[in-house]
Amino acid sequence: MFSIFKRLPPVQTILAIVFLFLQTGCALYLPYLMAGMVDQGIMAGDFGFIWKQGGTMLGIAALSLTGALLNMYIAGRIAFRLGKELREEIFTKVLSFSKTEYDRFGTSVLITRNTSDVTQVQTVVEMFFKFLILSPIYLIGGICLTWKLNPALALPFAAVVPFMALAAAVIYRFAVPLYGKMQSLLDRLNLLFREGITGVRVIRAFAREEVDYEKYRTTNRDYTGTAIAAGTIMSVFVPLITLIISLAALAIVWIGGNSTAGGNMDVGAIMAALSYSAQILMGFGLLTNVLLILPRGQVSARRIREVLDTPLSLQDPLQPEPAGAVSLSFIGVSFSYPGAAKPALSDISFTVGKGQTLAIAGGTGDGKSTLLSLIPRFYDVQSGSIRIGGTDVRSMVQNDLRKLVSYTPQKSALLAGTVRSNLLLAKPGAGDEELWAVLEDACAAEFIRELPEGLDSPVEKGGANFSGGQRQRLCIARTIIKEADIYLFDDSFSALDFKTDAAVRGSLKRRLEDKIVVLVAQRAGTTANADCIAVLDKGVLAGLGTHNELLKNSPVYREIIRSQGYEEEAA
Ligand SMILES: Nc1ncnc2c1ncn2[C@@H]1O[C@H](COP(=O)(O)OP(=O)(O)OP(=O)(O)O)[C@@H](O)[C@H]1O
Repeated sequence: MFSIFKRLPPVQTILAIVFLFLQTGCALYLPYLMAGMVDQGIMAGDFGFIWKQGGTMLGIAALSLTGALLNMYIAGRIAFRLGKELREEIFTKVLSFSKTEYDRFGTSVLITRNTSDVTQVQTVVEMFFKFLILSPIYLIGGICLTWKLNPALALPFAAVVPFMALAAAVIYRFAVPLYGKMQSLLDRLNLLFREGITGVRVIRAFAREEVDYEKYRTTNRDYTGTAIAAGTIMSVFVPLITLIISLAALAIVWIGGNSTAGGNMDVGAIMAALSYSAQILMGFGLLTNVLLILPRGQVSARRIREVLDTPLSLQDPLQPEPAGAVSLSFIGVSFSYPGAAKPALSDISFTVGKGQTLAIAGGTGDGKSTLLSLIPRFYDVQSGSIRIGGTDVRSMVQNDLRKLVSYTPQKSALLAGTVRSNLLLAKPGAGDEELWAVLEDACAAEFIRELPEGLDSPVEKGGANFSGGQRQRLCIARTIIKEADIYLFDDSFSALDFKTDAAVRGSLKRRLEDKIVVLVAQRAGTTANADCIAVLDKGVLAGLGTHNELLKNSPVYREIIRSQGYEEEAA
C-alpha cells in the first residue's frame, strides 16, 4: 500500500491534509466556543458577548465547511486520478506481456485486477484523506479539549480509551481477516460467473448446469457465511462501543451535575464535553470503517503490484540487428512451456526460403501451434535459435520483427468494431478498392457484400455475429492485407469447405508468391501443394520433405495421411 501512496501528487496530498486539519480543528473548536457562549453569554445575560461569540462560531463553522468541501474535492481528485493512472499502467503493462505472462495470470484475473482491485485501492486512498487522519484527531483532540475545559470531565473519556483500543484490536484480529477472505472468495465468484457466461454453450451441451451451479453455490455460500461472520463481529462491537461512549457521556453529566451543584463547574463545559463525546464516537466509527477497508486495499494493492512488477520475459536487445526476410531458419530449436514436464518442441531444424511455402503437419498436441508462435516471439526458445535472413529473432527489436511477420492464430480473433476497422488494423489507410480485393482473395467478399452496410458492417467481440468459416476468411483477409515478408497461418482453413479452401489457397499462392509462408495444415490438399512439409510427432521433427518424398520415407506422415482419410484427397 505504501508504494501506492508514494505515487500520490505531493502538493495536492499536502493540500488535502491541510484542509482536513482545518475542517477537524474548527469542528473541535466549536464546542469549546459554545461552552464560553453558554457560561459567559447566556448564563450572564451578556447579549453583546452572545452576538460576538455567535459570529465567531459562525465563521469557524464556515471555515470547517470550506475545509471539508475542499478536502473532499481534492481527495476525490487524487483517488480518481490514481485509479485512472493505475488502470492505464496495468493496461500498458499487460499489452507488453508475452504469452508466458498471459498464461501465468489468465484473462479473468487480469480483468479483476484492472477493475475491482483498482477500485478498492482508490477507495482506501479516498478514505485515508477523509477518515483515517480525521478519526485520531477527533479522538485525541476531543479528549484534550475536554481536559482543557475541565480535567474532571475528561476522566470518563480516558477511562473508555482502553475499551476502545481493545475493541479495535478485536476487530482487527478477527473481522479484518474475514474481510480479506471475502475478497478472494469474490474473485472466485467472478471467475465462476465469467466462465459460466462465456462457456454457457459448452456447459449446456454437456448437461453440466447442475455441476457448475453447485460450484457457484458452494462458493457463494462460503462468501455469504464469511460476510455474516464478519458482520456479526461488527454488530457486537459497534453497539458495544456506542454503549461505552454513552456511559461516558452519562458519567460526564453526573460528574458535571455534581460539580455544578457544588459551584465548581459551569454548564457550558458540560455541554461542550457532551459534544466531544459525540465527536469521539464518530471518530471511532470512522476508524472502524477504515480498519475494515484498509486490509482489502492492501490485498488489492499487492495484486496490482504483482502485475506491474512482473518482469517481461521478452526484452529488446541493447544492440538490435536489422533483418530482411530472405529466409526463415529453425536451428536446433527446443521449447518447453513453464512448468511442463516434457518439451513441446525438441531439436527442430529446417529452412524456408523466399517464395516458398512450408506446411506443418502432425497430430493433435504435437507442437504445430507452438512452433508457429515462436516465430513472432510470443515465446522465446530455450535452446537453439530462430533466424530470419540469418539474424536471430532475439537480436531484433520486437516491433521490427512483428512488422516482418503477419500471423493468423488458430482461434479466429476478430475485434469488436467493423469489417473495415478489423482490416485496417493490419494496414492502416487502405482504400475501399484494396479492402474489397483482399476480401475477394479470402473468399469473404460475397457475404460481406450481402450485408447492408458492406465494409462498415459491425463485427461483435470475437466476431460472434459471423459463422466459424466466415470468421476464418475475415482473419485470412486481415493477415494477407498486411505488407510483411513472412505469413503464418495456424490451421486457418479448417472451417472452410473444400471448394473455398482450394480457392483461398489459389489466391494466396498468387498474392504471396514471393513471400515466406508457413502454415499448419490438416488437409492433404494443402500439404501436398506446399514446397516442403515438416512433420511433427510429439514435438520431434519426424520428417521433412515434399508430399511425395514423405509418402515414401516417413511412416508418421503416411499414418497422418491414412488416419485422417487423406489418401484419396491427396491423390
Ligand atoms: N500455454 C500452454 N501452457 C502449457 N502447455 C501448453 C500450452 N499450449 C500448449 N501446450 C502443450 O504443448 C503441446 C503442444 O501444443 P500445441 O498447441 O503446439 O499443439 P498442436 O500440434 O498445435 O495441437 P492442435 O493440432 O490440437 O492445435 C501440447 O502437449 C500442449 O498440451
